[in-house]
Amino acid sequence: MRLGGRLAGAIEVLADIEARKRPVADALKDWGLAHRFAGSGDRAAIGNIVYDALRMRLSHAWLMDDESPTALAYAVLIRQWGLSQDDLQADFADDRFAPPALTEANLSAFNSRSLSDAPAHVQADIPQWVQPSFESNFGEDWLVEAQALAGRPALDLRANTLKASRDKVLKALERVGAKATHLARNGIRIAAGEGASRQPNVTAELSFQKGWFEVQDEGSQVVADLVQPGEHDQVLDFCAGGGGKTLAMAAAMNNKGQVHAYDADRKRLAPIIERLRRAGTRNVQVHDDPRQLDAMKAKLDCVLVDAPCTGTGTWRRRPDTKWRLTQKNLEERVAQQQEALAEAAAFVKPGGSLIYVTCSVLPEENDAQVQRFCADNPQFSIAPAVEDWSKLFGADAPKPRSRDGKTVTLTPAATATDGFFFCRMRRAV
Ligand SMILES: C[S@@+](CC[C@H](N)C(=O)[O-])C[C@H]1O[C@@H](n2cnc3c(N)ncnc32)[C@H](O)[C@@H]1O
Repeated sequence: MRLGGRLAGAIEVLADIEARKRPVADALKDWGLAHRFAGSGDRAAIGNIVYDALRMRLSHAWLMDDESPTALAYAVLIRQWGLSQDDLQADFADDRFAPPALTEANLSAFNSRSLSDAPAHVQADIPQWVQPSFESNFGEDWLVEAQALAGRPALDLRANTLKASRDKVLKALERVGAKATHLARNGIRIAAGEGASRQPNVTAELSFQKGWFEVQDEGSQVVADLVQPGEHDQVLDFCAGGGGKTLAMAAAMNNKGQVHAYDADRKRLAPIIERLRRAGTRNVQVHDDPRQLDAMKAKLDCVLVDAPCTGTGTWRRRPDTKWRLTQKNLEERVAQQQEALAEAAAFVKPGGSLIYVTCSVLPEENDAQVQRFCADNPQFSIAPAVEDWSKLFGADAPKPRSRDGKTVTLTPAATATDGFFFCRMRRAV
């Protein structure tokens, strides 16, 4: 397919997402099934246009004075991919599959407007109601932080040291441009790429089937590193989900000690079994019934609450969720977080750690939660996780953000990772 056909395909997918309020991945898959002539390069290019359009939906629409899928998709090619309006016009002139040209009104708005005149949340590409939370969390840097969440993310992997060293995985993935990450000790990064470029399907690699690595954002690896479980610790991953952090901690513990993986939702927990098998993990027990945890009350060295959250830190990967998020969703998540923290705290032994993590950058879900929890439960106090940073990642490593000098916030702008919050609370002896 030529660029015109790909652009037309992306416009169809964007229209489908808007009309049926459906996840991007589902809409892209359906488009691929209905257009079997499209090759993998075409589907990747269409996916890139769709994701890029959603990442910068507000600013594209403001500059074009039009929020239609056509205006958004053209804006991607011109603003994000750096193609000139003249080149596009010339290329599409003899391409019968190309979409209709931009209207005169679109062109006149685009060529006369400057984004610096737009409302701040439009420049930031975030919903307006979220702006005060960004301002409160990041102060004068809030705009830069929000804009970085509209960029394209890299593909990050974690070498599974139970089966292969990072160097061994790097060698196996050399031909797809894999490089060591700056922070996470076993992290590997494949750069995001530009324009229509496609990322490799690493899960089809033999080295993946053999369990040498997992797909995991560097931020998620970094928070698992910050947990620093001891080799003989008894750890509970209370919100284990599909097991991303469980697997990372189990490998860091060198298959020793014990990680108990629990999740209130059996369906979310189910994939962990196959992942543990592939990774060669022998120090994990999976629990799908809370009664199985009863005997562990006040006995564990470390309890991790990787809490359900709004996922604002992952907006680069799931930009459609940015526009679906509501105040009510945020309130629901805050209530679920309080519930999970209260339940999980019961398992921490005196002197042990309760660790709270989210993949959100909203202060309501982060600092406010742990402060409220410690105020209500004075046997717990916030320990300075920031002090561990240089020790773990080196003095030259990019620094995280921290509101109080104790908790840690990762962001695309500060640490070139997804957004994550990490707090260690120590239970008094
Ligand atoms: C952010 S996800 C976990 C991701 C996972 N730790 C990983 O690294 O792949 C949050 C999980 O918390 C679970 N959850 C929510 N409330 C819970 C509760 N009260 N008790 C236990 N799990 C809960 C959800 O089912 C969801 O799977």
